[in-house]
Amino acid sequence: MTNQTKNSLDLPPAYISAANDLRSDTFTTPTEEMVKAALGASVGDAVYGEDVDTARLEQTVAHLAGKEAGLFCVSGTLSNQIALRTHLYQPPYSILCDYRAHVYTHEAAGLAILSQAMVVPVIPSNGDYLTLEDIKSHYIPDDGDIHGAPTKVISLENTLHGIVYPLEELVRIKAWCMESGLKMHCDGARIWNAVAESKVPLKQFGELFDSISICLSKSMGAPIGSVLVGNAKFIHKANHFRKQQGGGIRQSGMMARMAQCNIDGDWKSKLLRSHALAHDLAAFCKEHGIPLESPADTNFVFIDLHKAKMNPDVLVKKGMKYNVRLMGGRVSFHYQVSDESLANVKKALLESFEYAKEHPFDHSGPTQIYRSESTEIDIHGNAIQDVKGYKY
Ligand SMILES: Cc1ncc(COP(=O)(O)O)c(C=O)c1O
Ligand SMILES: C[C@@H](O)[C@H](N)C(=O)O
Repeated sequence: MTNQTKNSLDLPPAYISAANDLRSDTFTTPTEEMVKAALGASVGDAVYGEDVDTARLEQTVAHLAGKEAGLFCVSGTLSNQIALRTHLYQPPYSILCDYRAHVYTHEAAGLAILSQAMVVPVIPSNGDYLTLEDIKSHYIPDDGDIHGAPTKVISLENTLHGIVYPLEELVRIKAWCMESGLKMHCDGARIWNAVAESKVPLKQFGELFDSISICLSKSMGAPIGSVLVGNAKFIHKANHFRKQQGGGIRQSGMMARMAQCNIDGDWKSKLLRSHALAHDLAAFCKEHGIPLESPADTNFVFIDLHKAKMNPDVLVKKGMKYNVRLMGGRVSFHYQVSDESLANVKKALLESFEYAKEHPFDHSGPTQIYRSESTEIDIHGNAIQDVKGYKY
């Protein structure tokens, strides 16, 4: 027996609970109910379409969205990327989206690399969501001009920054896209939140889009995944691209069962509670003059750090002081956040806001949508960057 020394592994600290984690609703953790459900899951190979629970999940979500078929993907990023690739045929072409869209800002240039697509990011004239007028004034017509990359897909997000897309605006955009021969994709990472808050059935949103990426791993609390929905021909081709991009999943029944748990349960109440917490914080901010960047329709409160001249790293550090985890100006609520954490984040916010009055922060650097330097923490949970000279 060789005297093998035990390799010292460099592991992150054990993650115990998301009750005080306001960084994102992606931090929701699997429940005992979900794990028990997984124990009874089917064990077929989903690449061959032989897994019962995966098929059940895909058909359940597709039916809820009023679509012919669904495809279980390991992530929202994958389902967005293969959806947009499937809508595209002969380059040069482009995709138009909001300048804050995840498919543009947080999917590692996937559209440029995997789809060879140009992205046209548009700033909404109303500051909240793209209108038909915003789209019409920025889309690239397929008129034979050899200088352009014609727009083929309008990719919208619902919710985006927690904002529920007004149904009537989507109807206007859909009508114009149909006349203009453009496809519509919805990044529905938080479409469940939009449905719960607006009381618009998922099927009604579904009718307005050719494809929707419906995340299970955000506010719905599943450990991984999304279901891409669309017509059968579209999903068949998307499956081709999913396999190409390494997204073929073998025995995915356990994960599917865990996601199915929440869909079969009272998810609306869970989401509406998280929205109530966000609305409470937004009211608190209004009461104390803390500016918001977007209306807090659902589970996110976006603090306007620029207008408040607040340092995001100070906010993160104040969060640590009051035992809430933050990663910048976005305060994210989900069904596992405790009432105590709402009280604590109010303290962190107010102290950061007061600190900024004496120490205004220059936001001249790159805009980090909702992350700050000090959220780049090492695996031991220590912030790699400390706020210069700031001690609370
Ligand atoms: C709006 C939006 N779309 C897509 C995604 C990608 O989802 P995933 O992290 O599962 O790739 C996210 C991230 O959670 C998101 O916030
Ligand atoms: C960081 C981003 O990719 C993730 N979707 C979130 O909202 O937290």
